[in-house]
Amino acid sequence: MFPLRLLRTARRVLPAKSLSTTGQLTDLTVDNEGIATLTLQRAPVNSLNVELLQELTTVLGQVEKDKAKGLVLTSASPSVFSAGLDITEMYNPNVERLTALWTSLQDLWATLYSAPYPTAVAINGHAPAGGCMMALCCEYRTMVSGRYTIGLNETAVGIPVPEWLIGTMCKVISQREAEVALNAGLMFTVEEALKVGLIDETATDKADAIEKSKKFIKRFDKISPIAHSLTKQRFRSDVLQPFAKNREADLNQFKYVVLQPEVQELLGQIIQKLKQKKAAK
Ligand SMILES: CCCCCCCCCCCC/C=C/CC(=O)SCCNC(=O)CCNC(=O)[C@H](O)C(C)(C)COP(=O)(O)OP(=O)(O)OC[C@H]1O[C@@H](n2cnc3c(N)ncnc32)[C@H](O)[C@@H]1OP(=O)(O)O
Repeated sequence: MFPLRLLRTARRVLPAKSLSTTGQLTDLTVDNEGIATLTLQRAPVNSLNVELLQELTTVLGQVEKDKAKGLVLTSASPSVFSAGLDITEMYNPNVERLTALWTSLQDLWATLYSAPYPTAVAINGHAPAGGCMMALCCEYRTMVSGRYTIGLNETAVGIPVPEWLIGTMCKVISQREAEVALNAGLMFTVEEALKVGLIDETATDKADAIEKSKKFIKRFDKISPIAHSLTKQRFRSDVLQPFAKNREADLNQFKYVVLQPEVQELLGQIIQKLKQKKAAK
């Protein structure tokens, strides 16, 4: 059984910045209403390596411990929310590091998806794969309008989508839309994402996205933290509980898939394409 994570006492309203911490790869600030903003800042594209994944999970633990009113997740990049898992961590990998990568991703997903406080994301740029995964974990998604894309393109990089991530997606958009998109690794434009319900609203810029995210968090001002956190976890328990039982098998499948020669070849081609794209800029 997935352990329930309840906020047992009222959330505190802390003075501005009292919880603020700046890690190497993230920045956490808290406003004077007690809402935490966690900013990804691993340049250039917030790709998720072991260190960023672990730092994110640690900071989320801090947000919970300090009883912030809620969390807004965003990025310091002007055009990318997160490029997903760091592809260089999966290409010709050291197996110990690959294990750490996947277990750290599992920890982050489980911590964010079951967070006992309200969560919202201000998606201020592209959000492929692991970037979309983090957004899907939040309770409310606002995305800045522009020529950005969001979606789970794992199959396009040779990785089958695990059940817990399919389940996370199917809680947000219809199973039909999810199946069509995930089987083919399709990415959505901002307008398409809004139409299928992958995002809840659009924003003119990052400041607007953060403001809309905070407005969502404030909806819970008069809701008991225990009522909120228990109801949220009941909605999500059918995804969280099987995940908790199958973590080891999920890890072994991931390593097996990533180490297949054809997946390695595909990852090598993607790294090459990204390099060529940069050179052509
Ligand atoms: C049976 C069950 C099996 C279990 C296993 C299942 C596993 C499922 C996984 C589910 C969990 C979630 C995890 C998913 C896996 C992934 O996340 S894979 C990563 C997929 N990501 C992508 O495909 C994105 C690739 N990047 C881009 O498309 C673009 O970079 C961008 C649109 C994000 C941004 O474009 P732009 O702003 O033009 O920047 P670029 O010039 O392209 O890049 C700048 C710079 O960053 C490097 N980079 C980009 N993306 C990544 C990345 N993901 N990892 C590492 N590095 C990246 C790029 O190479 C450039 O580097 P240099 O400046 O040239 O050094």
